[in-house]
Amino acid sequence: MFEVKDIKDTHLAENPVIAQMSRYNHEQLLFCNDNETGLKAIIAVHNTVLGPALGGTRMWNYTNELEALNDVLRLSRGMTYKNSISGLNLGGGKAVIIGDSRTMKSEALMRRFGKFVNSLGGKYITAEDVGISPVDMTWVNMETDHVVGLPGKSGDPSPVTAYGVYVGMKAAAKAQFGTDSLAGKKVAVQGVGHVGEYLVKHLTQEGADVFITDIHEPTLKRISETYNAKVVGLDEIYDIDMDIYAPCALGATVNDETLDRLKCSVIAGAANNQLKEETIHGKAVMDRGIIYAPDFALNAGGVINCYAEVKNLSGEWAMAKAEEIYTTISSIINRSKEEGIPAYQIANKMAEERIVAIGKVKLPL
Ligand SMILES: NC(=O)c1ccc[n+]([C@@H]2O[C@H](COP(=O)([O-])OP(=O)(O)OC[C@H]3O[C@@H](n4cnc5c(N)ncnc54)[C@H](O)[C@@H]3O)[C@@H](O)[C@H]2O)c1
Repeated sequence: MFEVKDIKDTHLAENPVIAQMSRYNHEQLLFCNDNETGLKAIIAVHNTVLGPALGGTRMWNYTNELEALNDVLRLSRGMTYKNSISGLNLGGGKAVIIGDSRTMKSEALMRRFGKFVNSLGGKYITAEDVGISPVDMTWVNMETDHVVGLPGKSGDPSPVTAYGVYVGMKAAAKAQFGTDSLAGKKVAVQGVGHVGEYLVKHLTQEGADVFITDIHEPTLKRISETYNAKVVGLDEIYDIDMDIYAPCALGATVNDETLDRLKCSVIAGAANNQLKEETIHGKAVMDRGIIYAPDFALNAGGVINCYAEVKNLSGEWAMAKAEEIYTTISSIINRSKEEGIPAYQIANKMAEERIVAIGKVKLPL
């Protein structure tokens, strides 16, 4: 049994929690437990320099607590970067609930979680993520106002996300082909779910030659028929003749194996964490002359939609803000070329620079 006196015997660097927090400068962690409801959760506030930390709640059957801790630390930091590069007055945070979302959720558990969110007094604003539904969020909302993405509010973020991906893809095309017109460009969309379908709509409206794949056959058939997009196999997508690869399903699809096959000269899609290993594959992509639009900057439409809800702004505002993703992606690509540094690294730098600059503005009260 761990006792307080044991702390003096433990060097700070060996402390698995605080040492991990200090690695990327996380501000605060809240460990939540409730035996009655079975709730076990961690809320991570990474950085609140720009504003309250916004990020979704994920429910996942983690094999152990360390896995949950690593995930919440990584995801909350990612939200800081996404919110910063998108020019939002939001910090980064995330929450994870440990458990099986199909069997362990209940009104009581979600409300107990809502109470923990509320205890942070607005420093953390939550939203839906993997394993959490709009109904769950209405339960959370019974205990706290610090929640967005509620039914009847800003609604499905996918159209805003898809629009941001589309305009950002155009910016990447401009840098690679000298024109941002996608007419006649061969675009391979991997995953035609919520975001993928809206993206296919924009692309076909502009006259792009669109190829699609998905594990869900009925969706694939419907989208192929509706938008006249060509269906390709799940694995075949990596080998086809294409100008632009748009991953809109899974992460880590840009890796050693696929990079030897991909014939595209632009990678721009909605999926999170597209580069399997940022440091290795971010550079490999640049070395091959492929322009990569960093995922967290490109797919920020979803969080822009949440921000509109936090600030009571309209859907039109969200779409106009998502349009700025064109300029953001152009700036990242230009700097990447000028400095000879991979685009993902430039995007990280730009996000950090904004936090430092705004942090200085905020100091004198
Ligand atoms: N929805 C948003 O606003 C939003 C915002 C930011 C990032 N994202 C990211 O964008 C991606 C797509 O989000 P979404 O909301 O459209 O999800 P979704 O679940 O609606 O769609 C994903 C689609 O990918 C398909 N798919 C799954 N595995 C596949 C595989 N191996 N090959 C091909 N297709 C496969 C699924 O059948 C589904 O149709 C996700 O990675 C998500 O994290 C979404």
